[in-house]
Amino acid sequence: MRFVNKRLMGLAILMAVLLGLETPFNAATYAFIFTIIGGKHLAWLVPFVVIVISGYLIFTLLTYWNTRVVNRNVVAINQHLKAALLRSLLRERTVDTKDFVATNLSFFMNDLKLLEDNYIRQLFTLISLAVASVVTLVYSLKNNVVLTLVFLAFMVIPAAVPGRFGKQIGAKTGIWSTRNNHWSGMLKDVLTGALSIRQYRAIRGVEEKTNPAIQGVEQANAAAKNTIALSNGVAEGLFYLCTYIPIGIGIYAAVIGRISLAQFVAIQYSSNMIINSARGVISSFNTLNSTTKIRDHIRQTLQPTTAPEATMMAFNTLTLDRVAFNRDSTSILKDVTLKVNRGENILIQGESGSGKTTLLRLIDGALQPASGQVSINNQAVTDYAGMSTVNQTPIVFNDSLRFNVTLGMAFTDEAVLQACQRAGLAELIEKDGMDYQIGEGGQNLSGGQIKRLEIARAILFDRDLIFIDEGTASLDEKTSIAIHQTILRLNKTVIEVDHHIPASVLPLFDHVYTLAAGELTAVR
Ligand SMILES: Nc1ncnc2c1ncn2[C@@H]1O[C@H](COP(=O)(O)OP(=O)(O)OP(=O)(O)O)[C@@H](O)[C@H]1O
Repeated sequence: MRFVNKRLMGLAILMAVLLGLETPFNAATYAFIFTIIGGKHLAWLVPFVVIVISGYLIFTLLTYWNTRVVNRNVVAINQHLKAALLRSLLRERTVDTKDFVATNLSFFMNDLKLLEDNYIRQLFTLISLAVASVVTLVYSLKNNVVLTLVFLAFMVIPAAVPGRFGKQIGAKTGIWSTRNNHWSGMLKDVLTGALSIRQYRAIRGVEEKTNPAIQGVEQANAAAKNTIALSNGVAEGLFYLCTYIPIGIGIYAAVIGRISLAQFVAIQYSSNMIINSARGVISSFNTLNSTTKIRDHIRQTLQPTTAPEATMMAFNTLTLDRVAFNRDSTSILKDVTLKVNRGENILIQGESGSGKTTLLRLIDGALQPASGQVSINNQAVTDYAGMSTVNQTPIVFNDSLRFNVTLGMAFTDEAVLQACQRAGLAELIEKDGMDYQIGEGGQNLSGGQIKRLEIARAILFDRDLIFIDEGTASLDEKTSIAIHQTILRLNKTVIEVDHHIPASVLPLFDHVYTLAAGELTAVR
């Protein structure tokens, strides 16, 4: 509800009230036909036809405007909802968030579309139906209270149907959503690896994986729709059953002269419309139920974080005091103790899988130690915002050089230029400018330039503590040396983890450690 624009919602309700007049107008039209024929009032015929045609033209126009108003509401709700969800996801992201990209991509592309169709738009349908029912009810009660109540009493039975099927529909849609997430992740992997699949002529092999996933999604989708259809079918059957009993009572009342024929037609028509509206309401509830899991997920995602915002402060010391970390029952780090002072360049070497990245994640607060303590300036690491990482896999965006350095934040051109120059990108900027598009995954840049771009980002954001996680492993030795010379001479505090560093770079580090069997040993 917090994403609803009150003014637009008010407009939608007003449209619903105006459109709600259509049913009484229909009923009055039919009742009047019987009055004209019964009383042979030929003189009324032409004005009657003109009024009816004009009335229907107005309602057609109103229907069109109503759709436009609903669409404007949907735009406003979607816009705010998606922005808030993305904001929460970006805030809550940690290295250990499971299947972060695939799950959320699928949620945004599939689940939120389902939410729009089956919840947001349905809510407007519900409003229209409810308002139309009330307006029609008032009109019908005006004609005859008792008979109207008889008609309505028979609506109660089918109205119980959606509650009966609600859970089942929610569960089936939940299965669809889970399978869709799984399929989205798989599709992303397969498309990323398309070149290798083609080179190895392995399309058939991959299809053995993808076909069951596609089938699973489609079957789950059909199963959810089947359950909705069953619920709607049961409700519809009951409605027919319950409609003709009051009609019989109405016919009896007209025959014995308790009501006129025109009154009977008006009540029967109005009640029919109310019943139809109620059927629509039940069908809408069934559709709404199919989004229960999605709405729960949104509520969870939007829950405000209790963690205090980290603050920028000058870095002085990093201390790891007897830090241990396990993954499941396997010990990755045991009793690691380390002290890093401002301005020091630290290298931690170790074989693949020895726990180097894990150690960095403990330092940046993304992982929590099983025992021991990690602190920066004698405070919890999560309170400190001055860290950045040069990654093995570059974190770059398919956008301009400027955006990749500033991440969209407000910096002067001069500051961006200076950061790029210090990071060794002066030549690139001179040649291509700051609006140069770097392409998907930075494909329009060399590997070395991508690293420099990450370094420029750290300089521009004034990060004191820089981590390099195998940041130069994919580069040739000459480029690796050049990058190291740039970063290690920035006068920042640098902690690099790598299993192979060019020998000529080693003297640039103040301290070198090795990590093996979960233990950190000082080499120099
Ligand atoms: N998310 C995870 N879930 C389970 N195990 C993990 C996870 N991440 C890492 N590991 C395991 O923890 C151990 C340490 O991994 P880590 O990535 O820290 O090593 P590393 O020294 O950085 O390796 P590399 O040099 O190959 O990057 C490895 O055995 C790895 O398989």
